[in-house]
Amino acid sequence: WKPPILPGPRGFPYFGIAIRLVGIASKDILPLMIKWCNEYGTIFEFKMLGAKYVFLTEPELVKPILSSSTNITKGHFEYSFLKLMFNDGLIVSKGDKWRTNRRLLTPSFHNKILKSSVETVGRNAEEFVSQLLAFDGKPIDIEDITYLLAFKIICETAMGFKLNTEDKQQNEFVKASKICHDSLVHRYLRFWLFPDFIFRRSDVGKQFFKSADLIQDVAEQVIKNRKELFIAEKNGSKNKDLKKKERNAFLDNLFELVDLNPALFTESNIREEVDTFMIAGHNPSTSSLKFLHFLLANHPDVQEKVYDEQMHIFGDDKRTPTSQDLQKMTYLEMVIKESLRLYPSVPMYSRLLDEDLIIDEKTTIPAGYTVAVFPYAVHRSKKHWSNPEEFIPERFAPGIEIHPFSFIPFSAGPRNCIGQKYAMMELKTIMSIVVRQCLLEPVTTSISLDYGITLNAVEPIIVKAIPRNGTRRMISEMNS
Ligand code: HEM
Repeated sequence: WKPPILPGPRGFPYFGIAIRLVGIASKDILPLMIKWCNEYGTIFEFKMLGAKYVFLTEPELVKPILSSSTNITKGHFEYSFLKLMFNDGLIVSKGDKWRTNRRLLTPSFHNKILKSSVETVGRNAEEFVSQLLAFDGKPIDIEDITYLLAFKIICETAMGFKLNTEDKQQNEFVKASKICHDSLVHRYLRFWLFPDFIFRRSDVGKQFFKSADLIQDVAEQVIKNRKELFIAEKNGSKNKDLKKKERNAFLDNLFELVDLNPALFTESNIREEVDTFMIAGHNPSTSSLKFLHFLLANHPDVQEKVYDEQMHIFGDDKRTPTSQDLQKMTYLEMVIKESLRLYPSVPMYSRLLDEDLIIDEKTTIPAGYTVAVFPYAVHRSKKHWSNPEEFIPERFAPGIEIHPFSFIPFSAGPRNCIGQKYAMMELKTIMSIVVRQCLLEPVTTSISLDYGITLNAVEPIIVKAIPRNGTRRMISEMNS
């Protein structure tokens, strides 16, 4: 009942702005937030269903919260809903549980593991490019095929499970994962679905839980099989089939963690973390892949520069990239970063303050508030980026200094994305293979943005993929 400490949109007692959001479409959320930024400034406040939110939209303002090692509890409703998908895994857990698991899981993302995933990503990307080229230059809606690509990759690298979409149950598994994501976005926009007991009885809720059960069944089966392998290997089995299997999936590391730290990491932690990595590991990557295709198709000059760099590294060699090749892809990395700046896959993340947060000498946000970071606005700050709406990969050229909190697609500080190196490896590997083999041409030339757990385009992103066969486009051709 305390008065607000900052300017911002006001609403009804208790409900706050929730009533104003009734009937709003996900595509209208981003414009509404931008309108609020313009109206109320770079830091503003609102209430929603008894919870108090402060929104931060400039690099200097987000630094105190993202660099805090004490205010690490995730935000209010946003994350309690996510628990239905992630259980109490790394994305949502808090306090000592998060600290312990983050420390234990970090080595799983070290270079050795990343190196062993490059081959898996490359093989799946080759298949993806064959699918693109099979369209024979006709328009391709890339929504489903990019989703399937990212999903297949995470199934294989996280669980050691090669997804076969010809198999009915496995195909249902892919669909179920998409339904879970979409049902949660639906719930965010309808405050009357916030209470669990109502959501469970709603049609969307029923669909969500049916899909979640299916995912559980498949994941449990995979964990069971993989555990048998782990035990057999540990007991020195001489079975040839077992030896053939490579045990380098993320899941195998988890069995080792249980083995080495039984008091700290248990079998139930395995479930939570597998769920977490399966979901966190493909939704943002799909979003980035779609925007990368859109941007490259619409910026032929940039696409040619990426191609030139690839030719410089590979020449006529058709091999999939190795981790040494990836290190040489400086320009492609600049392009990926610029794409994530314009279209941050995770458009908002937040913390529930356990203690007061000092933003600057004038502003302290009291404990109990949820502080939301809005990378979309941070990435388009006029103070930190010139021509922020334009796609200019050169702003990320080596040697150019940027404010460390002006580019935060992977968040920053102690709770940053544990998978960011993996994600970069994945995106570089895929785009290296796409650009070497295909010339991407635009069909969709402008998009509006759909706000969800991950950022998407409202319109389908449609491109054409023409076989490259070593051809280069002339600059004059691009200008015309
Ligand atoms: C382009 C791809 C990706 C983007 C843009 C991205 C972005 C993010 C962001 C913004 C956060 C912080 C969320 C928050 O504070 O609530 C985060 C956390 C996380 N991400 Fe990613 N992510 C990507 C890919 C991945 C991949 C491939 C994995 C796993 C293989 C992954 C696993 C995680 C996990 C487990 C966390 C929670 C970390 C913690 O709280 O300690 N992410 N990611």
